[in-house]
Amino acid sequence: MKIEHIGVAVKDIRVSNNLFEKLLGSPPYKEEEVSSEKVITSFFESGDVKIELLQATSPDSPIAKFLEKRAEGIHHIAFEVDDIGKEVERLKEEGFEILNDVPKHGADHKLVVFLHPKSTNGVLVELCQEKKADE
Ligand SMILES: CC[C@@H](C(=O)O)C(=O)SCCNC(=O)CCNC(=O)[C@H](O)C(C)(C)COP(=O)(O)OP(=O)(O)OC[C@H]1O[C@@H](n2cnc3c(N)ncnc32)[C@H](O)[C@@H]1OP(=O)(O)O
Ligand SMILES: [Co+2]
Repeated sequence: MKIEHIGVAVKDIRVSNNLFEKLLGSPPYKEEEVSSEKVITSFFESGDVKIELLQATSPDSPIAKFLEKRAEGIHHIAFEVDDIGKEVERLKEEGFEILNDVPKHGADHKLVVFLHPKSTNGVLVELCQEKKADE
């Protein structure tokens, strides 16, 4: 599986957009609110991998909870898959804990599934599949 993006939890996406623009030398190529996850995202290109900044839009967002318990920083690693349903079945058989069996609509035209960090050495893992025309 190839890394598609690295998710970074931030308090203020405006401030962090400026910071990452200075760091990477180019601005985010898109910003998108994903209301189901209660986040605003922005995406930067870094070679083949993307950096996804995530700011909470509500106190019960997973990002708000993460920032409460921890601090700004790496929140998840997302791996690209061709067939998300098939990968979910394979990973379940391997004993990983899937947080959502039914893929959710993520940012940047993706369907996404998360694996609980307690089953992945403390790293929150996202699987993402490019949406097909009818999804
Ligand atoms: C924009 C859409 C999409 C995309 O297209 O790219 C996204 O990236 S959305 C990103 C935001 N959405 C999510 O994170 C959804 C999946 N996450 C969850 O379901 C929950 O956050 C969680 C991982 C199940 C944790 O929720 P919960 O159990 O309610 O939180 P706790 O604070 O009680 O944590 C329990 C336990 O897990 C540890 N934890 C929490 N988040 C992470 C994390 N990102 N990485 C590593 N570990 C994490 C937390 O520290 C607790 O550990 P202990 O204290 O040791 O029990
Ligand atoms: Co993500």
